[in-house]
Amino acid sequence: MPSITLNNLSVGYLRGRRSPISVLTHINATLQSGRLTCLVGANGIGKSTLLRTLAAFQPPLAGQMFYHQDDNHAPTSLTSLSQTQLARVISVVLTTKTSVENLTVQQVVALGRSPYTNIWGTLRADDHRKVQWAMHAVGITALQNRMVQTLSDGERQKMMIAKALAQDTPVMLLDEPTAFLDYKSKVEMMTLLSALAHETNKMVLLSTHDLEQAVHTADALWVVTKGQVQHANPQDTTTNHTNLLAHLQVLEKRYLTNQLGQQHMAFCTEGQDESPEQAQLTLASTTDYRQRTQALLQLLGEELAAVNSL
Ligand SMILES: Nc1ncnc2c1ncn2[C@@H]1O[C@H](COP(=O)(O)OP(=O)(O)OP(=O)(O)O)[C@@H](O)[C@H]1O
Repeated sequence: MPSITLNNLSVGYLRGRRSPISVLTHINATLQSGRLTCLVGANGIGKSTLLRTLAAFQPPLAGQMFYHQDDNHAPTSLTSLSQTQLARVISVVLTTKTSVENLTVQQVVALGRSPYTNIWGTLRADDHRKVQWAMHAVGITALQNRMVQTLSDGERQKMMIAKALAQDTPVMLLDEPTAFLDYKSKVEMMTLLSALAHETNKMVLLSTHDLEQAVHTADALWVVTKGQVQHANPQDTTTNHTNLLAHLQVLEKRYLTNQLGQQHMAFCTEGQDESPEQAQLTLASTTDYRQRTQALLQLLGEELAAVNSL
């Protein structure tokens, strides 16, 4: 079963001769194929930094990241792969706006095939099929001849996801892939990514602030809190994780759905980490949506920390 294992991984930013800025430390987790894993946590806590490190856009500060292709291959350190090898293993969708202009949507999506084409980027029949399939899957076939610079933020985001789909890698990393999408498109995108993980046995790891969507759709949750990553594996019946997803859903329904109606469909979190006591107090005393979400995330992190330490 393909997987990526993180061993005591620390991520952050190197600063020349000055000591590095450490963002998350001692991360031990396994990303498994056939699963949609959602990375949740407050603003600025380190989700993008972790994704960027996994994508080899920046080096880890410490620890290892191993890619296990299958039982016939020894685990490979992600940092030892060449750019070309990496492009055949991991596709990435980041939040930064692409600077590409004067290309059509179809041409940008076709760039996803570049790890497999010759130096002139000549597409073969199979490449064309994959590009068309990717555009169809995210619902942008009608936009294929539009110039990139004429797209809305949401359309551009769908195009970048289609490019990653066209790349057809065993691992997909997506930083807030639903950020600019309307509610219907958010649900469709999460459903698509979940189906892709299940049906094509991919490892899909995405960050999101949409906690409700994550809890409903994810097979596994990584909750980032206080410089660490807590992970939940609801499928794992050998541990106390069995009821975790159900538990999170109860928490989430109780604190979000029932009391706040539909407004939580697209929320964001912000602010500092609270203590569990403060978080309980916040939930009990305020109807401010963002404060409540932040408190809920804090409590989820605490719950997971408790379960994972058992
Ligand atoms: N290039 C950089 N150099 C130094 N620190 C950085 C750099 N980029 C980000 N940071 C800091 O690293 C921390 C984690 O940032 P990161 O973008 O990973 O958080 P995030 O969880 O993705 O946040 P958000 O949900 O707001 O996107 C923040 O404190 C941020 O200010």
